[in-house]
Amino acid sequence: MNAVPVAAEFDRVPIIDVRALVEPSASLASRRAVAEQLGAACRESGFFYVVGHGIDAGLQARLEESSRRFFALPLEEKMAVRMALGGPAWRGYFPVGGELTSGRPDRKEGLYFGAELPPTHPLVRTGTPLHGSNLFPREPAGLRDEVLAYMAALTGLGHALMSGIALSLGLDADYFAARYTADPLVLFRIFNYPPGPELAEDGQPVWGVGEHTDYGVLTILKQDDAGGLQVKSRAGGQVRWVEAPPVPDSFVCNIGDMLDRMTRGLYRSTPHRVRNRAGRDRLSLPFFFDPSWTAEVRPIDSPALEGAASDDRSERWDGQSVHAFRGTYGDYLLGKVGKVFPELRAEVLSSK
Ligand SMILES: O=C(O)CCC(=O)C(=O)O
Ligand SMILES: [Fe+2]
Repeated sequence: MNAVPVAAEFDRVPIIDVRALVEPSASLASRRAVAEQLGAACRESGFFYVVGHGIDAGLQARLEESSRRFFALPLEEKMAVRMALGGPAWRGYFPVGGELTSGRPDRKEGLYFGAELPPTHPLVRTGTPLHGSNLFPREPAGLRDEVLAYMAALTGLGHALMSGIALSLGLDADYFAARYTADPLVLFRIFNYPPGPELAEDGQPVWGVGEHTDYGVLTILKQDDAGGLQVKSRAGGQVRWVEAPPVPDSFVCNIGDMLDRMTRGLYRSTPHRVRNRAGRDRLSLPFFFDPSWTAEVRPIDSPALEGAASDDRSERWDGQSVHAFRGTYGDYLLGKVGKVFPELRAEVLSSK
């Protein structure tokens, strides 16, 4: 029987300076040094902060300001770009309670974006879910360009971090780009978590986002200073929730199910959840850097990973094993997103 790798103990999410991965002039030795830290973080917690990432602070500030202005608009103005108008591309606005985790509504509202693709793009022409053009709100006027610039910048950071993760596994720096992410599936969300009661009417806790793992390879999250993100630790077989508090000028990164599958569970996609206890709105901007839609995600063939993995089903939040999954990333994602937005799933399937 294969040994199931047990996530090492962790009580805090490490902070890693990734300058050497984003600066073209950095030496291979300095890249490898960063890669080593990334590898340790991926094995221990699956979560890490990055600093020295080179993403323009002015762009981030403008995007944050525009996002706050959008969420402050009256509901009917926000509903002018509701997701139902985005069709299979799954873009636009959803109101508080409009998204479910494990069947319960999350206490958050949000805007969904993705790569801006023209109607002539082959995947758009065939009505492929999650591909198409964005539904940009008319107000604030700057949001469109800020979102597009931010997605381009974060795509670059995603490539840089994945090169470090490849090095950390003893692979060529372009391992993931060559197989999965040359044309990544990019999903970008802007969430607002309003303050609210801790318990629902049925006495159950209210989560901004309930416990879940992310689906793809890498999530790069910008959070404001409200806090509330928690990461599941299994130190000594005991479940503990470790805070990932705001750290200035950082992004919180975590690995998703597809990297868990590729590494046979050595790099775990760690469950996390959010509860806003700040007494004011919390803004967060997760950017998902994922394999392309048609990629079949397979375990990495490397001696370093022999003997890893694992039936992780009993431990996972959704009771499913990422290692048993067969198919394309698109199949995997569609199955997940359909649970999160049941109405849209019905709509997409009926339009196929
Ligand atoms: O808002 C956050 O801090 C986390 C959001 C998240 O986990 C997700 O969108 O997958
Ligand atoms: Fe997440």
